[in-house]
Amino acid sequence: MITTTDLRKVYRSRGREVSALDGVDLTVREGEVLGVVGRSGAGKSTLIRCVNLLERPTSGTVEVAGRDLTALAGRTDRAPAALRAARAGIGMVFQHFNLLSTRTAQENVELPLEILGRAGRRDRARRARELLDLVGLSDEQARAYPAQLSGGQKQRVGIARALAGDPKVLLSDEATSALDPETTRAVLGLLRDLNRQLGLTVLLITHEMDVVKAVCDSAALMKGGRIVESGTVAELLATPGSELAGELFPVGGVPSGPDRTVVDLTFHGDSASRPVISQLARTYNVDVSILGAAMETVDGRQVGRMRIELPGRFEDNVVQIGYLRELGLQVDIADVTGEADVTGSAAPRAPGAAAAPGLPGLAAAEAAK
Ligand SMILES: Nc1ncnc2c1ncn2[C@@H]1O[C@H](COP(=O)(O)OP(=O)(O)OP(=O)(O)O)[C@@H](O)[C@H]1O
Repeated sequence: MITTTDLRKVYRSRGREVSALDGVDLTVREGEVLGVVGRSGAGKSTLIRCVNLLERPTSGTVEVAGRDLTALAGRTDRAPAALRAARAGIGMVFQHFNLLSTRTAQENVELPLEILGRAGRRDRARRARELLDLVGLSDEQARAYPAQLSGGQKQRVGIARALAGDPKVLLSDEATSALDPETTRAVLGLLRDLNRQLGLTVLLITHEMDVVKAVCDSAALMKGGRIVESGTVAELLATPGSELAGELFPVGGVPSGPDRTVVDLTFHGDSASRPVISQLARTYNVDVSILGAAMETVDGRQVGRMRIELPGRFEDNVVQIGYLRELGLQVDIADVTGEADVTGSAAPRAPGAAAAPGLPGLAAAEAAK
């Protein structure tokens, strides 16, 4: 539904060049919600603005619903009529709502219909009220001005306005990052419902992993203007060393003492529904301790990661680890070196231990902005 091919954007300011997009190849399939995450400055906003040609890419192509928008862009600053018409099929939701303060909620939703020259006044008013109803706002709230509405209500107006042109695609630029956690959940629930009810394809950018977990079918990680990882949540979990999977399902936990083997298990696919821990404990008569877990139910299946501890050194657990792999689990020997427990005893490093993946400071970097 959305495909970008080798998309590049170079900004030139004061004699300097900044490569904000450095060859982005991204596909958002019809009907899916894809979340792009990345640190501040990674190029997320530039990407979303290039997808609807609010920003003109330096090179590369953007296809939305089979139309090459870059070919419609023309050479002047003013968008040609064909591009404006194509943009009507792409709704955009903004972090700071971008509502006109002198218009009521309903009039804000009517605005794109006016600009598009759609329908008469009464029909526009009727359509705006239908859309406001769809996003859960009452007639009284429809008559209110933005200043009289809460942040969540304002974002609902923003979403209703984005739906005015009956788009097939919704782009969301940090739509919930100005909202409190409870309102965030409600607005994300609304986006998910709209995606399902209307079959909308949604591309959203966020710096919050919780947003990805709550609504996204797929996720992509941006770094330095490039997509460095992407896939469905299950695909990411199935990718050894995936930074995104590690961020989505972070597991911690330190061994309870010396001579323990700490193992990170990834549950996805068929293995997710089997009682693997009790099977392991029964088969080998071992005490298995769960040190940490980050599990979610996706499509009725448990997916996620779990850190367990087995008594004995790695050499004593080779067979048990092989058994877990045979059960279809992804098994990584956790590198817990330096993750000392409260008693200060550092854990032994197991042979073959991989460095723990991570995207340290993603949230911290945002908070420091
Ligand atoms: N209009 C502009 N002129 C010059 N440089 C720009 C412009 N817009 C963005 N940049 C630069 O492009 C890079 C990517 O910026 P962008 O805003 O897309 O990142 P982002 O991942 O959305 O960050 P944030 O999460 O902070 O919004 C940054 O280095 C930024 O400074």
